[in-house]
Order: sequence, then C-alpha cells, then structure tokens
Amino acid sequence: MVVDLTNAALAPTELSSSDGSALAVSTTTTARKARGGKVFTRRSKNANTQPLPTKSDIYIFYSTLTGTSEKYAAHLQATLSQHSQLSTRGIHTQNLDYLDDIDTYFVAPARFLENAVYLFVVPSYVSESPLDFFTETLKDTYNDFRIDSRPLRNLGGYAVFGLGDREGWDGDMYCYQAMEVDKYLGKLGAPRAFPVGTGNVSGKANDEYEEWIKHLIDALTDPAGVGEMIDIGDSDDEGVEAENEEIDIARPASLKLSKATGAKDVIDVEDMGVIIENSRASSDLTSRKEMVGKDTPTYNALTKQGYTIVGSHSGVKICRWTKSALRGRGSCYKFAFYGIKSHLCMETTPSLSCSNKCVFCWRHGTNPVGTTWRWQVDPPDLILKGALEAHYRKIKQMRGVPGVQAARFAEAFTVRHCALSLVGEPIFYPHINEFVGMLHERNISSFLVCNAQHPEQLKALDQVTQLYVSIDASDKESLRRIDRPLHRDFWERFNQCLDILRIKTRQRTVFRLTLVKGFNASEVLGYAKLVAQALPCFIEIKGVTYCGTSSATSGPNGAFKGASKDSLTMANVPFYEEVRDFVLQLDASLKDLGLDYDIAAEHAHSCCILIAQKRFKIDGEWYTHINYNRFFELLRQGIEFGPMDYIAKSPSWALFGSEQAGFNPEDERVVSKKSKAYKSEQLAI
Ligand SMILES: Cc1cc2nc3c(=O)[nH]c(=O)nc-3n(C[C@H](O)[C@H](O)[C@H](O)COP(=O)(O)O)c2cc1C
Ligand code: SF4
Repeated sequence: MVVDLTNAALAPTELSSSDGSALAVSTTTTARKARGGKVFTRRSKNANTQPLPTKSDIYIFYSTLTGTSEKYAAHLQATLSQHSQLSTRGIHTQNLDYLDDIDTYFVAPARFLENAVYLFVVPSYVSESPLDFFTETLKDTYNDFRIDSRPLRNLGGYAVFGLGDREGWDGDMYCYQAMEVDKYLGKLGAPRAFPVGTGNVSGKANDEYEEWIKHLIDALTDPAGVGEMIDIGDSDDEGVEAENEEIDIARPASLKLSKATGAKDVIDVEDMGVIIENSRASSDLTSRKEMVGKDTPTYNALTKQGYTIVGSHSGVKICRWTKSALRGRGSCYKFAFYGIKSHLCMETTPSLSCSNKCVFCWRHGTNPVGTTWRWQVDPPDLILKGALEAHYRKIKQMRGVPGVQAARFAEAFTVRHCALSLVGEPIFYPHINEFVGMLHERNISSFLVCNAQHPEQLKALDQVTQLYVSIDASDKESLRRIDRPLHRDFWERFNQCLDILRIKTRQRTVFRLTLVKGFNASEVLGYAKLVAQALPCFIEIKGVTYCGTSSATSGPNGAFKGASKDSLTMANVPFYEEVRDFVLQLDASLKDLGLDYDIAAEHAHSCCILIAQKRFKIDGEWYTHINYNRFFELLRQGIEFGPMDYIAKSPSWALFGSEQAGFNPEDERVVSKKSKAYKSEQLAI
C-alpha cells in the first residue's frame, strides 16, 4: 500500500494501513503561545515550504546503554549510504555519549554544519542514562539567556527515532526521551525534516524503524522541500507540549536487527529482565532520579568492574595496592611519599558522577556525568557507614589468600586513610565537608582529589589532610582534548581553581600530573607556569596506568572520527625513564621561573616522582611524610594551622635517586610476567 504522508503534517491524521495494525510514526503539533517559535512539520503541498539541502552532510547521532540504538544507527547509516541519491553525501555516525565537543554541534554550531541534517536514534530510560546529559545540554542552551536561543536554525533539518518498551513503559513514559530531544531541537530553531518515530522493542520495532526510514528518505530526497513553519507562539519550558498523533502505515518485511546486543561495553542481555522489573517500580518522573539506581544498567556496569555502590551515588573499591600490602608485596607510591600504608587505606567517592570525560579514565564511560547535581542526595553518615562496611567485607575476602600477613590483615580492619578519588568528583557531593569531618572524627585522614572544575566548591572546602588537583594539560586546547570537560567555561573554571589553590595556604596542596604519551607529555614549560600560578606544596608526576580500555573516542584532534570508541594503548604509557626525563625538565623550568622546588622522592614501581617546595627540606633532609596524629590533634584544638605543622621525615629509601627507588625494603618485590613481557616488547620496538 502506498501511504501519502503529505497530509499528515499540518493536521496529523490516522492513516490506515492495509492490515490496520498499530502505528509507529508520530507528528508533533504545538500550542500557540506568545514567544513566536517555529515548528516544522512534514511538507504540505500547498504550504509555504523551505527546500531541504540536497548536498550537505548527514550526521546520525545515537546514545545507548545496551547497544540497541547503536545497531539501529548503524543500520540507518548503511541504508542511507546505499541510496542512489544519498550515497554521495557525507554520512557520519556518532555516539552522543562520547561526543568530544557537544558545543560545536549543538550550542554554537560550526560553519561546516550549515545545512547539515541531524538524525537521532535514542532510547529512553526512566533511570539515569548517558542521554540525560545531552538533553540537559539542549535544555540549558535553550534556557541560557546569555547565548543564542536558536543556534540550530541553520541546520538543514533533523529527525528523531526513539526506541522504547511499551510493555514496561506505556503512555507518557513510552519513548519519552525521544520526544524530549525532538521538542528541544525544535525549540533551538532546527527545522524538523520528518516527524519523530518510535519503535517498541517488545513489539515490532524493526518494522516500525524500516517504515520510518523509508519515509525519511522520501523527505530527504524530495527536492521540493521538507518543512513548513508554523508560528507556535510562546515556547516557555512547559508551554510547548507535544501531542503525539499516530499515523498508521503499511509494514514492509522486517529488518534483521536484534533487540539488545552483546557489544562490548554494554550491559548483558541476561541482566535486563531484573533491571526492567526494578525500574518499572520507580517510574515516577516527578521525583529526582537516583544517580545510580539499584539494578540500573549503570549500577550493573560499575559493580561488574568491582565497585560496591553505596546508597545511590557513592562507590567503594578495594585498590590493588591494598591487596598487595596485605601480602607484604609493597604499598602504593603514597607510602613512599607520605607514609600511607596501603592496607590501611580505603578508596572511595561520594560522587560517582563527574563533569569530565577524561580520555584515560578507567570508568570506561559507565558512570554518570553532569555539570550540576541533579540527583537525590544521600546523608554523609550513611555513605561513610556503607563505604566502611563494604571495604571491610572486601578485606575479609582476602582471608586465606596466599601470602596475606596475619598482622596486616588484622590491622586492615581499622581504616586510617581515605583516598577520595576512585571515579567521579568527590567535591561535587553537596555534603562533602560533613563527610570529611566524619572521617577526621574517626582518625581517618582525607586525601581528596578534584578536577579543577568546581571553583565554588573548592573555595568552600574545609581543611583536608591533603588536597589534590588533577592537572591533565597545560593549555586550553589540550585540556579540552584530554579531559573532555562538560562545562563550556572549563578553562575559566580551571584557572579559578588554581587561583583558589594559591590562597588556600592552610591546605597541603598537590598537583597531580598524569602523563599520557602522545597527549600531554611534552608541555613542560606550560606546566611550570601553572605551578607558578597555584604554588602547590607538591607536584606528583605519574605515568598513566594502562587499564585495559579507556574512553578515548579518537586521538588528538580527532573530534568526529566515527562511532567506535578507540582506546588508549600501551603505546600511550610512558616508560619510567621518560617520566624521569620529563621531571628533570620540569624541575629545570621551575628553577628558570625562580620557583623554589626540588625533586624529593620517587616510586619507580608505580612510575611516579615527587617534586616538593623546598621548605619541606629542612637542614638538608626531606619532610614530605605526614604526622597523621599531629594533624588530628591540631584539628581538635580548633586552631589555625598549615602544611608545615604536621610534617614527618621521609625515609631514605623513598628519596629520589635512592637505591630502592621508593620501594620499602621490608616488602617483597614481585615483577609480574605481564610487565616483564611488556618491557621487552617495548624495548624491541
Ligand atoms: C532500566 C530500563 C529503563 C527503561 N526505561 C524506559 C522508559 O522509561 N521508556 C521507554 O519507552 N523504554 C524504557 N526502557 C526500554 C529501553 O529504552 C529500550 O530497551 C531500548 O531499546 C534500549 O536501548 P539501548 O539498547 O540503545 O540502550 C527501559 C529499559 C531499561 C532496561
Ligand atoms: S592511596 Fe590510592 S593507590 Fe594508595 S592504597 Fe590508597 S587507594 Fe590504593
């Protein structure tokens, strides 16, 4: 049967298919209100139409948690590429969740995007999902009075296809995020090339998709035009309510697309039943979402990576050095530099969410991202109790593991240090000061790492035992490439944080530089200038750790290289000798700038070297270690104190250039076969 969609635009109507079966394509009509926004619908023959560009590139954007949308997007790309009238056009597919520069495409589109056609394939999730960040960005852009509220007006057109599950989420919830994307693209001025389509993954999603594509192609190849503007009046946030009208259309033979795929980095299909059951129970959109709700795909992905989720937004994981120290095989570099015994250390975060998507991040893109806190907030005592319980449970599991030393095993049940790093951004948690206070009450030291993107929170942070700022690049472009920050004003935020660090003279501050070969390991003078700006007490320089795959989308400058996620490889991991060369150069640059720093300690085992302010070298001896008891005493006295008030002498084996190169002589050094093999492989290159 031939379906005429030309009448569907202005007055969405139910058209009948030959089999009279359910509909799949929705059109959107909009209430007319004061602001004068424009809505575009499928062309009406006698309407005032605008031509759809026939030569511009087509961008297929998708977002996915379990892989279905990725497959659908790939199918769309394949179908369009095979079409005689479209095959000459550039057709690109991109995962929205890994889009390096969202602004270039959606906030202030670059010139090369003029007349481009944007197509979207998006799922809907009642729980937190990566797409939330994209929809939040669209909303923020629309509501931000400082910037153009119709930045997408020069696009050639857009169309959205939503995947959802009617069995679990019927009514308003069905494909609600596709509707949202469709609505906000329109609000941002983009002309709708074709109405939003939906596919029910528990029903006939493949057929529905095939049908939508067929008519979309008609629209894209119709030289006469695509959209007609309708004055919709005011489009304040709640004012434009989409009415989804259904068009019944004929169904061709089905597509061979699977319902959910087992692609890497996605959730296993077997887990989905439980996930769906649990999510149905919580489909109240009016309440705030949990950041990582129980049994959501994110929850499952993180627990599979070994995290224990505490409450709804915190995590704890037993670190490999904790296990190593329990077996007498060495602590992490923080033992050499500051006296932290790894078997007494708990690694945790009160915010699994982060505002960066760093290329070397070990979270593999599975944890939530956001620029503002938009989730439920758990109380700090609940987080601390849950984190300690989970940590001790994991320590218990080490009982009976060969080599575990009885004395260290017993000691490990009294945590003395808390590394607030893991994944995410601890400072983002609204009650971070209370949380840190509770650690100190229990004589647990706090090592807090932040990413220099939250100046307000940094300013308001109470005294911690040691405050880290991750410095992953020395200039704006490199920082954008490496950290892939979500904040538009990331560079300003970064600089504000450095300025705040300089005036936080009571804090014991540290720059953490993670060297990634090919990304940021050659910017010595730039780093020295940042040191001059913030004057941190210490600078840790560490070679990046290889952790299987990381989240790099494409290499440097490769903003839009396709849908697949490339990874950092071992080639990006610098040798210790390379890290040492970098440190020597940095030390020289600092001296050239007249700054009073020197190389203090090293931990060759973890490819890490410490530069310190010379005030920590007293009478020729380094005092980079910490007197933890003194720190708690000073806190309890309630007096003002600074970093020099709780120092302790560094052991000789930790000093830079020592024979042990930072390895505690009391521990046994074990070199794994893997690292031996890697070393010889690298030497052979
Ligand atoms: C936890 C969970 C929540 C979901 N929430 C919704 C929902 O609110 N509305 C909807 O239409 N579909 C919902 N679905 C169905 C998914 O959108 C659907 O399975 C989609 O194909 C997933 O796409 P993806 O594999 O690309 O992530 C949900 C599925 C899961 C597992
Ligand atoms: S400081 Fe970090 S690496 Fe060291 S033991 Fe603690 S969690 Fe592990």
